[in-house]
Parts: sequence; structure tokens; C-alpha cells
Amino acid sequence: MLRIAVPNKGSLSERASAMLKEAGYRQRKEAKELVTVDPGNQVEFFYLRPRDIAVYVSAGRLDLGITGRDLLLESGANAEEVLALGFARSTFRYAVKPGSARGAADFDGMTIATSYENIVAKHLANSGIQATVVHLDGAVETAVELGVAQVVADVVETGTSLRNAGLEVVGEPIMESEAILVRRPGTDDPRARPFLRRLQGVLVAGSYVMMDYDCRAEHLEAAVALTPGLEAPTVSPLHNEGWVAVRAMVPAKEAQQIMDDLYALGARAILTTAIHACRL
Ligand SMILES: Nc1ncnc2c1ncn2[C@@H]1O[C@H](COP(=O)(O)OP(=O)(O)OP(=O)(O)O)[C@@H](O)[C@H]1O
Ligand SMILES: O=P(O)(O)OC[C@H]1O[C@H](OP(=O)(O)OP(=O)(O)O)[C@H](O)[C@@H]1O
Ligand SMILES: [Mg+2]
Repeated sequence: MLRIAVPNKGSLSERASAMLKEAGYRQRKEAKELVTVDPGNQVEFFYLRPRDIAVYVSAGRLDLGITGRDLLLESGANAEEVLALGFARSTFRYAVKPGSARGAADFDGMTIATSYENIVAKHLANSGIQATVVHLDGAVETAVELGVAQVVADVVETGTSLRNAGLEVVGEPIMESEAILVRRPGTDDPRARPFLRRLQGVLVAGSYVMMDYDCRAEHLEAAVALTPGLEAPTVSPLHNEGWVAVRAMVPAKEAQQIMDDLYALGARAILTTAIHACRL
């Protein structure tokens, strides 16, 4: 049976389980369950702390795991990213009281509070900066107000937590993160392939829509240039002489603009429909 680690709490947990459900896997019914077996799909899900997941996977105890790219780097575990999952996107950044530093180059001699001390230590070493790193478990933004540090290094999504703490980001982002699927480097277990294809299917279903329209045959090439599809669009004759029906997948974000452009070309009956699931 394939053994997969899923975050048991925090920002990754709900979205990870929702994605797995969408991919047709059984998920735990209540938050206290530590393990769930999905016998139909021959998969066993282990609910673990997101920070520990790369460690379990690198130790070979579990085949795959969902974690954050930043957590993988922080763990130092020997695991590799197989697939970016597109949720829990964030940047990892330094922040200070406005005016107290312009960037990492000013941090010499300062104290930096963070829950990601390995990422910060590495970044400081690479930048040749001598600063002290203090580990805090969470709510690190408050460390400056309470005098534990002059700088924080933390996950930033909307920036609300920093604003509420009266801090501003300085310097370039240290890294960009999102939820990822990890495995032991170089392993390509055939039992894991259907799982990977299902998750890829969920990602594609969420980011593409199906577009159908009718257009005059003489406009077909221009219309196909707007909707090339993933391989090529399906073109079928219409009962009306000189007209064709076209069907292609298009990126959901661009759908409205493409519909306007097709309309301007003379296409009509332009429809988009959601894709519920797919295998490419
Ligand atoms: N506000 C956020 N937006 C997007 N991703 C986030 C956010 N906060 C944390 N993350 C991501 O979640 C992962 C950290 O998960 P973890 O459960 O350890 O911490 P958490 O979400 O802060 O939860 P908790 O504070 O309950 O420990 C990291 O990959 C991090 O980038
Ligand atoms: O930029 P924002 O949208 O405000 O999101 C970023 C905040 O979210 C997370 O905190 P969380 O709520 O998990 O609390 P924590 O600091 O205790 O981990 C993270 O650690 C930041 O503090
Ligand atoms: Mg947190």
C-alpha cells in the first residue's frame, strides 16, 4: 500500500485534504485521526506535523508527503519536490520597525527572530552577515515590540500580520514557497504514478476551462491561434455551410479576454464550462 503524509494542522492542512478528496481519495473524518486507510485506492494517509513530513519521507518510512517548500528547505531532509501544488503560496521575508534597517546588509550585530532558523542562518552566511538568530515557535512579529529581536524573518502572505505589528518588509524575499509534494530523491515508484497523475489532474481542472464556439471557416486559423488547446483544438463541421464548431481547453484566467477576442473575430455561441477532473 502507498503511504502518504498529509499535514495534520496549520495553513497546509485543510487545503491538502481538500485536494486529496477532489482527487478521489478518502480523507479522515475528524481531526484526531492519525491514520486513514483508503482500501479502494490502496493508499494509507498519515496525518503529521507539516515540519516533520520531509523527515519521514527522507527516512524512507513514507513514500510521498505534502509539505511547504520552505519547510522542506528548513528541515534539511534528503527529499525532493515532485510537484508544486499551487496553494499556501507565500514569500519568506525580513521585516523591521520602519527606518531601523534598509536590508540584510544592515543586520550586522542585530538579533533576528524566526521559526525558520536554518533558512535564515544559511541566508546570512551566504550574504556574509554576522547576526544572532533566535528561534521562536510562532507569532514572531511580536518579538520586535517585546524587545527580543530587532528583525523578524517570517512567512508573508497578505502582509496583514506585519502591518498589525507595525513592521515593514526590507530587502528582497529570501524565498518563495507553496505547498509541494515530496519524495525520496530519485525514487520513481510505479505505485505512486497514478497518485501523481490524479493530483496533476486536479491542478489542470482548476486552472483550465473548456471553451466551445462556432466560427466561419475562413476565420478558423485566427480563432485557433487564440485557442490552440493543449495539443490542438477539436474542429467539427456545422450543419450550416461555411461554419465550424471548435472545442479547446484554455487557461481559466485568460478565458474572458479570449471570449472577447473570439467575438471580435466573428465567432458566436462562445461557451465555457468547468472541467471537474482530467488526466492529460
Ligand atoms: N498565512 C499563510 N499563507 C500561506 N502559507 C502560509 C501561511 N502561514 C504559513 N504558511 C505556510 O504553511 C507552512 C507552515 O505550516 P505550519 O503548520 O508549520 O505553520 P502555520 O501554518 O503557521 O501553523 P501554526 O501556526 O498553527 O503552526 C509553510 O509552508 C508556510 O509557508
Ligand atoms: O501575511 P499574512 O497574510 O498576515 O500571513 C502571514 C502570517 O501567517 C502565519 O502565521 P500564523 O497565523 O500561522 O501564526 P504563527 O505566526 O503563530 O505561525 C505566518 O507565520 C505569518 O505570521
Ligand atoms: Mg504559523
